[in-house]
Amino acid sequence: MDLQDLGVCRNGRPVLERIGLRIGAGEFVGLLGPNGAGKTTLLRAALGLLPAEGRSSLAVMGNAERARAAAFMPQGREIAWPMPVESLVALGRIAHPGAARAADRAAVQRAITALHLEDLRHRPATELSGGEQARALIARALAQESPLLVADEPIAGLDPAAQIWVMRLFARLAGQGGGVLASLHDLGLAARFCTRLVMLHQGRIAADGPPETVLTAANLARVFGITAHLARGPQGLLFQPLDIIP
Ligand SMILES: Nc1ncnc2c1ncn2[C@@H]1O[C@H](COP(=O)(O)OP(=O)(O)OP(=O)(O)O)[C@@H](O)[C@H]1O
Repeated sequence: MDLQDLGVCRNGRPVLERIGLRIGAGEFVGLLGPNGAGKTTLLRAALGLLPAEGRSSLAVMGNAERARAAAFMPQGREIAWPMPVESLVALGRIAHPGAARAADRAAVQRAITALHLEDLRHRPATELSGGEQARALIARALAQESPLLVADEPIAGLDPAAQIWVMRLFARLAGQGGGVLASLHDLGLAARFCTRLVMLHQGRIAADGPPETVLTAANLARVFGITAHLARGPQGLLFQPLDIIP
C-alpha cells in the first residue's frame, strides 16, 4: 500500500493532511493516535471508501482487484443478517470468485481455527457477543487471504487472552510475508507486537518507525498528553502508561 500526499476534508474541515505512507510485505504496522486523530479516516481513505485528495495505490483499483489486494475489518461491528458464523466468514471468499470450492473451504476453516470460532461456527452471527462478533469479522477478513490486512481497532472489546492471540496472529501473518495495518488504542500491545508504529496527531503523521523510536517521552507528551514507562523485558518491549500531563 502506498499513500502519497493523502488529504481528507469533512464538512469543509481538513481531518487528514499530507499523509505519506508505504506499507510493505512483512510489516505489522500499528496506527496510533488519540480519539479523533484521523485513524479511521486514514484507513477508509486508503481503501478508497472516502473521497480524498492525493493518491492511494488501493483506491485507484477496481473493486475486484482491491478485494484481492487488501482485506478490511471495519470499526463498526454491526452484522446485519442472522447468518451462521461460518457463512459470514465465507463472505471473505467473494474476493476469489474463480477459486476451487476446496480452497474456499480450507481458507474458511483456517480462519475459524485461527480465531477460535469452532464452537460458534453454526450460531447466527447476530446473536454473538460483541467480542465474538469482532472475532468473526476478523476471521472474515482473514479468509480473504489478501496480502494486506487492514483492521480498524480489531482488539477493541476483546478479552485479554483474545487480544494477545489476535496480536500474535497478526505478527505471525507479517512474519510469513503479509502486511498488516491496524489502528490500536492499546499502546502496550502495539509496542510488544508491531514491527512499526505510525502515530497520528490532528490529522498528520507525528512519528513513524520502530516502536522504541515512536513511543518516546516527547511524542507521548505531545500527542497523548501522558507520561509512560518503556522498557525491554523478556517478552519484548513493555509499555506502561503512568499519568496524565496536567
Ligand atoms: N462523517 C463525518 N463528518 C464530519 N466529521 C467527521 C466524520 N467522521 C469523522 N469526522 C471527524 O474526523 C476526525 C477524525 O475522525 P476519525 O474517526 O478518523 O478519528 P479516529 O482517530 O479514528 O478516532 P477514534 O480513536 O475515536 O476512533 C474527527 O475530528 C471526527 O470528528
